Amino acid sequence: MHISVIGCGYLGAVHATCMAELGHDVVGIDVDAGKVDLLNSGKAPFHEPGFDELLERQVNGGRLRFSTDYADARGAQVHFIAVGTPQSEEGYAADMTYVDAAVADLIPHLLEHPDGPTLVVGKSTVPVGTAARLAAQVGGSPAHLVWNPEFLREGFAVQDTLTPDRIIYGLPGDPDAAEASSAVLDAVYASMLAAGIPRLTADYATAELVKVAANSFLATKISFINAMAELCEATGADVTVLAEAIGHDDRIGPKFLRAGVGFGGGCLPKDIRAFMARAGELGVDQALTFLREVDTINTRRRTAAVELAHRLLGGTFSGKRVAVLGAAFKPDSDDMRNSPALDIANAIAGQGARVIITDPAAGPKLAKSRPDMEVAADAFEAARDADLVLLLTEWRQFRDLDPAELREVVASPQIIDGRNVLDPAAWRAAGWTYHGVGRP
Ligand SMILES: NC(=O)c1ccc[n+]([C@@H]2O[C@H](COP(=O)([O-])OP(=O)(O)OC[C@H]3O[C@@H](n4cnc5c(N)ncnc54)[C@H](O)[C@@H]3O)[C@@H](O)[C@H]2O)c1
Ligand SMILES: O=c1ccn([C@@H]2O[C@H](COP(=O)(O)OP(=O)(O)O[C@H]3O[C@H](CO)[C@@H](O)[C@H](O)[C@H]3O)[C@@H](O)[C@H]2O)c(=O)[nH]1
Repeated sequence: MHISVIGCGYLGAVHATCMAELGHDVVGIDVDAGKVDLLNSGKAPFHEPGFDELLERQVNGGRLRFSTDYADARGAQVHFIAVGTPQSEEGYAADMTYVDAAVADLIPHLLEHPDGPTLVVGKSTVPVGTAARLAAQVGGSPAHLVWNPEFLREGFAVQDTLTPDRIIYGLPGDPDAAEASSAVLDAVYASMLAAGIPRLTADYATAELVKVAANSFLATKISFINAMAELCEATGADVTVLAEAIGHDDRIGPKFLRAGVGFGGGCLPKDIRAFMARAGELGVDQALTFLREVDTINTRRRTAAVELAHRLLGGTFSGKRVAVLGAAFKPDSDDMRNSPALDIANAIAGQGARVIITDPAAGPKLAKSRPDMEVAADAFEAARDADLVLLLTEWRQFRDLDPAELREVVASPQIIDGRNVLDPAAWRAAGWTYHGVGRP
């Protein structure tokens, strides 16, 4: 099948490449000419495990190409919308200008297709009600609109795209249009469906809500365990044991209960905020006031880390050298959007410390985008003569650090383990003052 993917960022580039992997003929459209050139040369514009090989193979194999020209999407039967929906400058609501521009620019290129209806398929995360609004806009063209939200995690993007936990279609209200649209998407995902991936159908609003509900639940789980970490800190209890113990209950489950400096990235923080903003517009803001608390607990983990660092440095940052291990919002990604690590590093530097930061994947990007920051090649270079080390993104390179070796290079052996990934006993035995999150 001939497919277009509009917007080739973390989501769109991986989706386009995986669609080619499924055997489709794919064109990716993006307004960023530099990104398009890179992708056309088979090079990933971001760090994502397993993506480079797939991209190179599909571009060289001729089933995948990228363009800045919407006219190249003409003739495709399915057009996926994967442009960004960041938090708006003014408040919590999602900035819909990219989605609106993409749909408006795509409409003139939507053509009748001999094999069934042409589809515009939304994958971006949007405020509930967007699909109905866009369907009215697309209505004058030969295409139907479907909402098919994406649940991939960065760091596992390829695997999550090809073997998702579920697929959901938000379908048009007209039964004939719904049935025909559903059949076309089934053909797109045929091999995945044949492998038994659950596929649900719903109306537009439900499909849109499934996405933000899932992210809200995940964010709530993280803030819940971080709230428990605060209780553990006040009582001398250990949140890692608490999480393991409650996680044995099937109804709770062990995942997403890692206490630390909290959630960041281009999704959870802005999605819960956009959800609250949308609930306000719908007159049901009270339903989501708990998300405000989820957000507050999350932000508090960042300020708590800065305050702890301040205390450990004797109440002043000035003249101190601080090593920060991690800049990306999570390991196996170079994404620094709303990164707790970067946020904490900025706050400490802003209060007068000399901060040296390192990140295996985000480091080079950071050095380019933030010439004001000192970026080191690795943990040892960052930690040289440091008065304090903070581990804020749990890369394997940092988890595997030898405490005795690292101790050799620092000025003062004290570490904040903002992700609870180090063995406190081993670090203490090597002479370090160790501080985790919610651990005695
Ligand atoms: N990153 C993820 O893990 C992930 C997972 C699921 C859902 N999402 C959602 O997917 C959407 C995209 O997220 P992302 O992380 O890929 O963002 P991103 O910023 O990495 O990518 C967006 C891309 O869209 C391009 N773009 C902007 N306007 C355009 C236009 N008018 N026409 C064509 N291209 C345009 C940008 O140049 C950019 O390359 C968001 O709604 C996000 O919430 C992201
Ligand atoms: O127990 C945990 C788990 C995660 N995190 C943090 O939470 C953030 C988000 O992690 P994760 O959800 O793994 O990363 P994303 O790639 O942002 O993926 C989320 O956001 C995507 C975009 O909407 C969705 O598609 C995914 O399903 C959803 O997991 C990161 O900062 C993690 O460090 C914790 O602090 N504790």
